[in-house]
Amino acid sequence: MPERWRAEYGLRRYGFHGLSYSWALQRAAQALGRPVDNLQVVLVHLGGGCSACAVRNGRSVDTTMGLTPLEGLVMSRRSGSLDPGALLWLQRRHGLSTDELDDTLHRHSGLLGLSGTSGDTRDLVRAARRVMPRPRWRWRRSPLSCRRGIASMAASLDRLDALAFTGEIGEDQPEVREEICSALTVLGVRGGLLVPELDDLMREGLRRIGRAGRGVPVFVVATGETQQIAAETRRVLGM
Ligand SMILES: Nc1ncnc2c1ncn2[C@@H]1O[C@H](COP(=O)(O)OP(=O)(O)O)[C@@H](O)[C@H]1O
Ligand SMILES: CC(=O)OP(=O)(O)O
Ligand SMILES: [Mg+2]
Repeated sequence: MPERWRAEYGLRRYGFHGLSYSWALQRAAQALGRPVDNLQVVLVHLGGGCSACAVRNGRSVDTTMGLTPLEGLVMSRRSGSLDPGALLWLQRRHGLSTDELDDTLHRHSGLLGLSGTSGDTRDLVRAARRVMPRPRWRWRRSPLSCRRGIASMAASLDRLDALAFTGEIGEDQPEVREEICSALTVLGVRGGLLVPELDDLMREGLRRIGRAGRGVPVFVVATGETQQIAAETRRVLGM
């Protein structure tokens, strides 16, 4: 973008899910037994909104969401990234209004748009199981977009010390985690992940799901946005 857009309109990559990432980073560092200021990790928040974030030495250095939470990974009902030229073409060639684009990209796209039936991974995994013994992903573009996001975040790092999933899908949809990790060997990430009981994860807050000695350590972190707000509030109040 030209400088004028940044200066006059204040356009910037804002990024989202920071509370979730702060929480997940601390938990992953504890699990690895290493200080955050010497860690290079990719964190992935998969919920209704989905994003990935590269953390270098305790600081976020890149993230997939942009000025708005519409950019990046395929989400439940949000499209994620698409060719900006397609939007211009839809407006010019088919006369779509700003409101129509806004509504469609925020509420009728993503997994819902791809599947045509549901934006909820639980429905889609169940439906895929019914069709074939091994889940068939009509909506394969969602884990694919997540792999692309993780790989593009890794490009901002020198090495990948760990990969951590959080958010409701990250926590409780093992089929999605497996689909992502089993095809990320290019980053040294391996599939064959363990599937912890949700009760154990919630009680302990974090579980290592990558098998020992098999590639980059992979974790699941119980989503901690509310705990992070509480921790930061206590810090501000000096409690
Ligand atoms: N046990 C579960 N409970 C709720 N949502 C789940 C569960 N397992 C998977 N999901 C997925 O997580 C999505 C909601 O994620 P969540 O983090 O609650 O949303 P948001 O990011 O909007 O706060 C649902 O759309 C569904 O696809
Ligand atoms: C920013 C964002 O997408 O939030 P949520 O995951 O809660 O939808
Ligand atoms: Mg959320």
